[in-house]
Order: sequence, then structure tokens, then C-alpha cells
Amino acid sequence: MGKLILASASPRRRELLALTGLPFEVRPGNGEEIIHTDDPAEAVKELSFQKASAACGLASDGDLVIGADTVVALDGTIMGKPKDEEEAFSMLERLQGREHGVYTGVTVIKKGTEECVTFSERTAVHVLPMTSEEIWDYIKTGEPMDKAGAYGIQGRFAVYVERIEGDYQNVVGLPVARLYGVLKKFREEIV
Ligand SMILES: Cc1cn([C@H]2C[C@H](O)[C@@H](COP(=O)(O)OP(=O)(O)OP(=O)(O)O)O2)c(=O)[nH]c1=O
Repeated sequence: MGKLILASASPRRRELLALTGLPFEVRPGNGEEIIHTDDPAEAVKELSFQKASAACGLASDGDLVIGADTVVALDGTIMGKPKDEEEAFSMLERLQGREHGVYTGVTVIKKGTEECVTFSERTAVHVLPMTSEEIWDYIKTGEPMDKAGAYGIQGRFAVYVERIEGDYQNVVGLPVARLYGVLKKFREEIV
């Protein structure tokens, strides 16, 4: 009977996967992440596949390994995590007052077989106008630095989110309803 393995260091992804009620282990990967495309939907699929593949090395045959990756996309630019506060400021300055897309890619690989499912999910996020002072105050909370697009919808940034279209959990890092549907298809391997 194979195990379910989450190839992620993100505590948020761990909490979201726990919502399925399925038992799983966490194995953060340390593989290199390389993107070969400008298309955010393809990029997150590729990155999630790299994370899942890297963690497969230590898995046993029959295990299901899950990798995920989240980016923010605006006007053809892909935003990952900011490297410093200045970059966080320039990302938030571009995001404020308009709509952007948050893409999470997920890959599930069944180790030792050809079975592999990869998908990406998009959620539209409408951000209210922010002054430069508000952006700097938000950066000082420390929330932006480990998050794609330099914000966390689940944290203090919530007051600037006018509305979203799509799956909220997808913005936080894991489209858990869609993933659960995929895992159900592998059911006999994980229960
Ligand atoms: C837009 C947004 C992103 N994020 C997070 C989700 C992801 O954890 C992070 C994007 O970084 P990722 O590279 O997708 O993931 P990670 O490095 O945190 O974890 P791992 O690779 O080990 O799985 O941004 C939020 O928590 N809230 C948000 O509103």
C-alpha cells in the first residue's frame, strides 16, 4: 500500500493537504527549479513536476508524490517570491489597484509507474488601490518575503483584496478541492 507524500517545505500546503483527511508525510525537496516558458500556467506545471520528481528519489514504488508551485502573473510578467524589500515594493506597486492572476501548478506522480497527473489552476485577485505608505507598512509586517507576488491573502493583505474569482485555497498555495478529485482516482493506493 503506497504512502501519500507532500514534496513541500510550505506549512501552508501542509495545512491545506490536511483538509483532505488523508494521512501523508512531508518531504521538502531541494531540487533546482528551472522554467522554460513565459506562460504562467505552463511554468507552474513544470515547476510542480520538478518538485514532485525530485522527491520521488526517496519514495518507494507505489507511493503518490505531490509537488506544487505558485506564481503571480501580471501583463505577461511572472512574479515569484521577492528577493528583497525593494523588489516586494515594486511588485506590490504594480499589483495595487487592479486585477492579476494567481496560478498554482500541481503534479501527482505514482512512483514506479508511468502514472502522473499535472494541472494548473488560476484564481483572479482584485487588489484595491494602495498608497506607497500603505505598501511600505505592509512590507514591514514581514509577510511578503516568502510569498509569490509579495503578499499573503490569508494575512494582513486581506484588507486590500476587493474580491477574487476562483478557488481561494489556490491563492494560498494548493487548490485542494481539485487535488482531492485527482487523489480520489488513485484511491485504492492511498487508503
Ligand atoms: C499569492 C500568495 C502566495 N502565497 C505563497 C504560497 C507559496 O507557499 C508561496 C510561493 O512559493 P512556492 O515556490 O510556490 O512554494 P514554497 O517555496 O513556499 O514551498 P515548496 O516549494 O517547498 O512547496 O507563496 C501565500 O501564502 N499567499 C498568497 O496570497
